[in-house]
Amino acid sequence: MPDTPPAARPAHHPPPPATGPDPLRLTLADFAEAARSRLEPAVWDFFEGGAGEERTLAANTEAFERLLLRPRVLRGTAATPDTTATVLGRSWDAPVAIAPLGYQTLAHPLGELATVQGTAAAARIPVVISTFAGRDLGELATAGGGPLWLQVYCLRDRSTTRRLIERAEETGFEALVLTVDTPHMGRRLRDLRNGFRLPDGIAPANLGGHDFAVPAAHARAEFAPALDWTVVDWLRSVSALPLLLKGILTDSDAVRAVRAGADGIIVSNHGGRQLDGVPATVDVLPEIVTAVAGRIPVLLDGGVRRGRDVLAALALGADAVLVGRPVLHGLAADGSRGVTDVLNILLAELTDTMALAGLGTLADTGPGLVRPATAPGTPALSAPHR
Ligand SMILES: Cc1cc2nc3c(=O)[nH]c(=O)nc-3n(C[C@H](O)[C@H](O)[C@H](O)COP(=O)(O)O)c2cc1C
Ligand SMILES: O=C(O)C(=O)c1ccccc1
Repeated sequence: MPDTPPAARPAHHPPPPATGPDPLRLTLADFAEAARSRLEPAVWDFFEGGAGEERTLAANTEAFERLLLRPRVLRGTAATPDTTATVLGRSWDAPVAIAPLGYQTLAHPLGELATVQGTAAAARIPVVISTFAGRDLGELATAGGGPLWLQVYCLRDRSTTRRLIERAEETGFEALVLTVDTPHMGRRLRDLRNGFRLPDGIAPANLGGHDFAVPAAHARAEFAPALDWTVVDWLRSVSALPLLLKGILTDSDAVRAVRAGADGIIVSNHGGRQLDGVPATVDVLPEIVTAVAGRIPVLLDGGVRRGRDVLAALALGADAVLVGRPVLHGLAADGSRGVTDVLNILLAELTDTMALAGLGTLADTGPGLVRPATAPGTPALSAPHR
């Protein structure tokens, strides 16, 4: 049959418009694959890798696999569920923010600029810009995106740290995120084996000063190594912006954060890149939520890859989640358009899950939505075949 086109589409599936998302990229995993084929292997390893044996990295996604949903039926749920969330007094289109990811210019020349614009094209949700962003804060602030937050690595040189924060405040950033799990970088064996160095032209755009080709060497040289809780007071003296602490993993530190005056915490193990052997974030979330008892918002990152992961984290008490690597995948695959597509997929999965689980709004989520991971006989869903 030489005249038959090889992959004719059935008539009831019209081809997507040329401007729509790539029909072959239906999941965040599809974007990961696309990114992998485009990136230098050592850059891919830098993005994907974790510390040590990567047990924590694997645990983050595996923990979400174990959380099975308990849908409700006949609840008169609207066809289009409402994903709006309120965090720190602001309304977000969805309970999702973009995690701070250093050196996004490694994934795409436009780096954070494409992330900010690509995010805004999908939803009004915050983008957290890393201390190690590859693009200028002022440029990002005027890029026409949504709310921007600044992630802060407190440096030995407090005046540089202070100037970075002041610049963010002047250009309209809305919150600060102090990363507290990184006195230095974890032992990332992939990077050590690859001898990973930043390519020429990849440098932090907002720090001035020295450039280091090896990120871990930069951290060793310039991160403040012996921070204690008084850093919260110092940040308060520098800026009036709301302050979140990122990298809390225990109930006692969560309570300390509340007492220290943090406006929010992010339950995070840095995507498995810092201390290998700590639990998956979603596994420690319930005890932290109990300890915080609603006094400040509790956000979570690590392993969020599907709409149902967002919902499961909210059911276990998170106010919102952040996504990290999938944003780099979208960026590497297709620049700002790829970021938009990744977020649109995640948000479409979120509304689909809400509708099918009988949730009209996020207020309808609660512990009853998930089977506890510890329930006897709870089977893990096996990893999908790729
Ligand atoms: C390539 C890369 C760079 C990162 N850079 C930073 C950073 O500069 N500051 C920070 O606080 N966290 C950083 N993180 C951690 C993320 O903010 C986040 O905690 C983690 O990636 C979330 O997990 P996920 O990637 O599984 O979604 C980085 C993570 C990756 C993968
Ligand atoms: O924080 C990280 O995990 C990280 O990889 C990073 C990247 C660039 C600068 C600083 C940290």
